[in-house]
Amino acid sequence: MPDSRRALRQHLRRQRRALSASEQKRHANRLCRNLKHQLWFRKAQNIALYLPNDGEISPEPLIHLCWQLGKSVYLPVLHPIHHNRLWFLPYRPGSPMRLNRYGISEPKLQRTPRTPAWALDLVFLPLVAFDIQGGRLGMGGGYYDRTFGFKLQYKGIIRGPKLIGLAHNLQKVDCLTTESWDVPLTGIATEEGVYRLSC
Ligand SMILES: Nc1nc2c(c(=O)[nH]1)N(C=O)[C@@H](CNc1ccc(C(=O)N[C@@H](CCC(=O)O)C(=O)O)cc1)CN2
Ligand SMILES: Nc1ncnc2c1ncn2[C@@H]1O[C@H](COP(=O)(O)OP(=O)(O)OP(=O)(O)O)[C@@H](O)[C@H]1O
Repeated sequence: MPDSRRALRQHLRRQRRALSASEQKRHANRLCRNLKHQLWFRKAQNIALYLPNDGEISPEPLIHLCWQLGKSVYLPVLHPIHHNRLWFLPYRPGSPMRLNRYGISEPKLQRTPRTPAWALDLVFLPLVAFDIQGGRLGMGGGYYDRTFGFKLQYKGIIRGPKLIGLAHNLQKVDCLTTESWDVPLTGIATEEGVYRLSC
């Protein structure tokens, strides 16, 4: 990994962690307000989100809105066998949870049926940096790129879910270098607004 990618990651992770609790709350509420009237959000039924970690913008108000609207909410779970891939498990009020190896809360693997990644309608992804061409820099595990790599591999055959990155506006950069495995985002939403790419 080039030093510039590592330095950018460190810098923006520090910046987002430095936001106060009240700024975090304001951003989370504004994010929800910016998304709730989007047609593609209203139409989606099976929606994956995440629980915030390391200063990430919180999708929690959005999760509550999804529950209120009767949508099915899913969270990423580290795949127990396949290297650096994600599973998506249903998340409801009171779902039994455990901490994964990064200390992030995830639904406990039980006999609940898993929803394959291609069957989700909409996935909200965490990220460290984004550009408005659809580039995303994540935490560096390649989890989301591996899990949604089928969108690149079967382009034109399987459309798969819309991938919308969620971030604080301070995570916007001019242009990220892209790698062959990077799955482009369909859109990005921040507390400032929605950057629509190719929805
Ligand atoms: N909220 C949230 N959930 C998520 C992700 C995410 O980015 N955010 N992921 C997105 O892929 C997956 C988890 N990926 C992660 C990868 C690295 C670290 C992390 O903190 N790495 C430490 C080093 C930890 C170690 O190796 O012991 C670090 O970089 O400081 C966290 C999550 C699935 N769930
Ligand atoms: N589809 C893929 N197949 C195989 N290896 C992959 C794939 N996608 C990513 N990788 C590997 O994963 C590593 C991390 O990728 P990258 O830095 O793009 O992760 P990231 O998008 O920042 O992380 P995350 O999605 O977990 O937040 C890279 O070194 C790359 O080799």
